[in-house]
Amino acid sequence: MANRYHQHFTVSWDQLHRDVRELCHRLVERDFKGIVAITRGGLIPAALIARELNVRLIDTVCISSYDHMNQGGLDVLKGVDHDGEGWLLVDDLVDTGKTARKVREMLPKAHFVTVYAKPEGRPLVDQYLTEVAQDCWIQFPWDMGIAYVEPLVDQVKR
Ligand SMILES: O=P(O)(O)OC[C@H]1O[C@H](OP(=O)(O)OP(=O)(O)O)[C@H](O)[C@@H]1O
Ligand code: HPA
Ligand SMILES: [Mg+2]
Repeated sequence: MANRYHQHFTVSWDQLHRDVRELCHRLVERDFKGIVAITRGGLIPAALIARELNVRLIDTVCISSYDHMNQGGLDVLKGVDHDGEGWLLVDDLVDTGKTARKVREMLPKAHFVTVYAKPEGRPLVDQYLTEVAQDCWIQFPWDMGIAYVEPLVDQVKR
């Protein structure tokens, strides 16, 4: 439900890029056969991680669940034909853990990372960079645009 979110954490492209690079520092010593990105949110971190770790083999698990802030049923549109052994599994965030739980069932041996993690979903991933409160909606740069902002004096005194 949308109303379980009481705060916003806005992530810019720059911030996301810095965060993904920081996560890569913690992954660079490991060797991966390839990356499995969980669509769609995992695609951008996966591309950035692939660049840093020089990984060229990239696959997807395609999931449909949230309609903006409302979580519906979880549909797996595409899976993979292995158990994830030696693969890096990437999503942008874990929230309730519903998506992560489903994908973990499909790829139990993958090394699962997200950039952001909320407390409910955190135990389902092997590594994440930043913890965010459960009632906080993470606003990603691909869901935003640059907009005009009225001068403060006009907002306050009008
Ligand atoms: O832990 P959960 O409560 O399952 O939420 C986390 C999932 O929700 C978001 O995906 P979403 O379903 O919004 O689709 P998208 O990646 O296509 O934007 C996010 O990218 C995670 O995959
Ligand atoms: O906090 C969030 N931000 C963006 N997408 C999401 N999907 C589940 N939780 C979130
Ligand atoms: Mg997603």
